[in-house]
Amino acid sequence: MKGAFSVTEKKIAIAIDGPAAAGKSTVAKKVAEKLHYVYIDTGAMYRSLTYKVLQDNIDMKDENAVLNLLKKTNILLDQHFDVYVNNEKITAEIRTSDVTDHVSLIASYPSVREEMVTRQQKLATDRGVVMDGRDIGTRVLPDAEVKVFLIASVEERAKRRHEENVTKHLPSNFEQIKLDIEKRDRMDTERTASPLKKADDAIEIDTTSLSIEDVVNKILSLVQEVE
Ligand SMILES: Nc1ncnc2c1ncn2[C@@H]1O[C@H](COP(=O)(O)OP(=O)(O)OP(=O)(O)O)[C@@H](O)[C@H]1O
Ligand SMILES: Nc1ccn([C@@H]2O[C@H](COP(=O)(O)O)[C@@H](O)[C@H]2O)c(=O)n1
Repeated sequence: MKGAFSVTEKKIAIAIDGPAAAGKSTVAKKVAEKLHYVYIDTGAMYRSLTYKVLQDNIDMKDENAVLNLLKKTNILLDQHFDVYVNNEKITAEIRTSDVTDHVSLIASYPSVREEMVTRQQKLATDRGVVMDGRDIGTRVLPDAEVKVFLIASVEERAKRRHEENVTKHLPSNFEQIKLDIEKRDRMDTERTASPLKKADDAIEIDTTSLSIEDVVNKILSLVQEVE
């Protein structure tokens, strides 16, 4: 039957990493939906902490102050893809340019990453998860049964994000988006603690000329190979 996909008893972990706007969350959500798995957006966790740092006027250059704030901050991702910090719904707030501009600095702190990784690993203990981020295959779930590294040219990624903003009636400038993506990728790749990197055993998928459905189907076929 077209579009059908067998959901077997064996629950696995699927790690999806890659640079900014490569399509990770879009395909991760669809793969999770097809498999009846839980989707965990680890970027939303770093964004939530960044939002709190900005809201509480914490000195973001002070790693200890940021870590202390994280320890007092409960971050919840629900099944509707809503995000809460200490019971405050911040789903939209974590996508603002202010948060996006500062998140890679916050995510560069080794002690912050250690605490986030512990939380993320707890969320994945029952398997049946699709987790996306930058270090899922290399650090958070190194034993994930399926590891994917999504890439696309920076022009294509900026174009997709620009079109998304236009559709949502948000202010948007293609050149600025491209510069922001390049800057974030550089910071995420060059940091010392768990930098953005393809795991040795991850399958790289270049999505530049692929549709969302193509990418989802490629990942589902990798899952079927495990079963
Ligand atoms: N293969 C694809 N073809 C066309 N558009 C795509 C494809 N994959 C994703 N998109 C679109 O590109 C945009 C960025 O995708 P998405 O937000 O999933 O990226 P991301 O990797 O999760 O980004 P970030 O790391 O910044 O959170 C979205 O508008 C999405 O619909
Ligand atoms: N596993 C991860 C996930 C995210 N980050 C940092 O958060 C930023 C925002 O992530 P998005 O996926 O929401 O764009 C990202 O640029 C990284 O700085 C991370 O370090 N590790």
